[in-house]
Amino acid sequence: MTTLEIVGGRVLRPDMTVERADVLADQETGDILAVGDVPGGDETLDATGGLVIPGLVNAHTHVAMALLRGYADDKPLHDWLREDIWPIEGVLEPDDVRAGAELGLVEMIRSGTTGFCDMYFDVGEIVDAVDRAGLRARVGYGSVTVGKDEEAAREELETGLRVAQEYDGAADGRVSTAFMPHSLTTVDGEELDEFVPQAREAGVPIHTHANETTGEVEPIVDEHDERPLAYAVGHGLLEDRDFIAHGTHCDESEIELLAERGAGVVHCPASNMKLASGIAPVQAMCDAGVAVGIGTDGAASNNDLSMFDELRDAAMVGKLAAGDASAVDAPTAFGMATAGSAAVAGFDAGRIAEGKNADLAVVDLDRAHLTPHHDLVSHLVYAVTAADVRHTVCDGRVLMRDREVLTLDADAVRETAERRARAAVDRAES
Ligand SMILES: CSC[C@H]1O[C@@H](n2cnc3c(O)ncnc32)[C@H](O)[C@@H]1O
Ligand SMILES: [Zn+2]
Repeated sequence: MTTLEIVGGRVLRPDMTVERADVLADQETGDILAVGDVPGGDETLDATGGLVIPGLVNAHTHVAMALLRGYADDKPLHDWLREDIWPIEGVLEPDDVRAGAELGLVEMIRSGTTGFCDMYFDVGEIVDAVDRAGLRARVGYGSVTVGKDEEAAREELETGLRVAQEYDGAADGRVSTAFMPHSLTTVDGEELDEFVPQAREAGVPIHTHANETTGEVEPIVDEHDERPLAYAVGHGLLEDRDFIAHGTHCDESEIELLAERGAGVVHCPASNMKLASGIAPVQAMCDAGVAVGIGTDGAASNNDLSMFDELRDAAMVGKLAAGDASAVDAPTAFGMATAGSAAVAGFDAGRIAEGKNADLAVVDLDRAHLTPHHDLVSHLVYAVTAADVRHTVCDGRVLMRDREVLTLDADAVRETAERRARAAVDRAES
């Protein structure tokens, strides 16, 4: 057994208290062995002046869209996808997806994110990049059938199933999968009826965008005379390991349904604000017992992948939505971005405790903007930024030490991404 010890810092415990402690991780199993006074490890990470926190989990993103950051802004979802994003995605090559994924992964590691859920295409490129970068991920192929003939539509869904089976357990078990029909309006009900049972048979959960905009809710209500999440249940969705992205426009009956069925929701506050999609009723979901995580969505609608920005946005907009400054308080917001997101993603992470995955980050507290130390959970939500992350660890392996990413060549990744992004734009616009 080889071990990693993280010494000299303070540790955020699952009950949101902070104590002076060291952490010992088993690098073979990738688990936390002990928290407290620990024996010396084979490898040491110095956390002096820092706070050891569970790694953040980005429960809904499209990591390769880092390549499209800043390509198209200031439009609502429907126009943004159809006028800008889908046309350029149509000319992306597998190497572009690889370059975008690596760029996004560098940004995640540098902002203390250790796990994420991803929906995209060319998933093999993303899995390879995750394998090399060292993070944990649940991935899937986003099947879109709207506007496609029967054969192409079938191929989309078959690819979704094949990808979910092929990559489950990849990267030494750090990669898991889901079947991912893109949304309730871009895949139709009869298609779900045929393919959802096959996903159940394959034993993978199902992840889809749902209730993101009123423009997605209205056609379902008009055509089927029921709310979208009742419609989803009617087509076999929303079992207990399933999770939806956004859930912006969920009414009370849908919040109840999610809680009853144990399906998760990934709140994406920045994307919802930027695309003016709406404000999700997150406090009401938490009060009803819905499993809620947080995600950035893609970097083209955010425009970054920092979960620190996201959880601050979640707290701020949660208060505004509830008309109550005590809504989505700091422990709730931080819990959603760690244990909440991990539960939604199906990761045994998000808490620093013996037996949990050793997925951690160390935040440097000796900074002017983090002084004084009245309440460190408050700082994590309202004051810490990505640049305050000193070390990042996933599965007991150090991915970033003293802000140097060890698993990917960050400069080369940035250069490749810049070059491939320009070439993709040239192809899309020629
Ligand atoms: C076909 S793979 C996934 C697909 O989703 C697109 N996408 C990015 N952001 C959003 C969003 O907020 N709602 C719906 N779809 C989104 C992405 O561009 C890919 O085409
Ligand atoms: Zn999305």
